Amino acid sequence: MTRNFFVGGNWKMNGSKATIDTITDGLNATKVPEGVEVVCGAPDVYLTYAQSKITNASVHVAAQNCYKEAKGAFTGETSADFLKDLGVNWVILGHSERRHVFGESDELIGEKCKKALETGLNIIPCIGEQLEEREAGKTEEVVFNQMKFIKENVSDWSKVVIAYEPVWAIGTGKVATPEQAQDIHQKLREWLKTEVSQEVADSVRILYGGSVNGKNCKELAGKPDIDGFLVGGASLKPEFSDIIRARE
Ligand SMILES: O=C(COP(=O)(O)O)NO
Repeated sequence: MTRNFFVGGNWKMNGSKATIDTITDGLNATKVPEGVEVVCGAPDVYLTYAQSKITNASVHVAAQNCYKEAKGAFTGETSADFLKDLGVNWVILGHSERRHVFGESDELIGEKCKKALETGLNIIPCIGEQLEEREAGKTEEVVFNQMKFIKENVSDWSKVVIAYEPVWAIGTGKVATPEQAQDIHQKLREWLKTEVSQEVADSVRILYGGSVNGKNCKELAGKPDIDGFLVGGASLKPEFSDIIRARE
């Protein structure tokens, strides 16, 4: 089954109005192939600015996180309702930096998924093992456990795009080989078939993230269970346009 190719950018805590001008000029000049979806995860403070600069109808902005409550005494947090109010319809959740830098638990990430979906957002929940977990042969155990907490909180799989991002490949330049990535993507799809349904397994996009760039994207995109990417560093560079066109 072919699924629409999906390319997410994750700008992380990077950017300025000037750099967003440059990035969005490049995105606006990119001919996005028919059916390909593109979202760019901007810092909260720049979401409206980024939105205002994007004129390419195939490109949308995403938030990089949101909280599990709609409103209240949660200083510094961003509500899914705020994002909806701004017309931001995508949010990345459970990124490995939220997990391993800011200590977000599987339970909290599940609750965030639930709240974001209830609010009408589309979500990009992230999973992925750490190097020592892979070296200990625990990759499947780790990612299936992370998926369990996501699955328990998903009310509508049509609004979910999963991102598998091996932590050891994020920001390291050590990209997973296409075979390594395809292996886990295939096992995740099998897991979805068993734990959810054949229909969901067939339709949910599973993105690969971790040192994707303009050079390695085509071979990765050629794998049957890799439906796109969640790109960090390279999403800030002109080569992001090459990644958007990786399936061409
Ligand atoms: O964190 C990542 C990947 O980052 P890099 O592409 O810089 O490895 N995506 O969310």
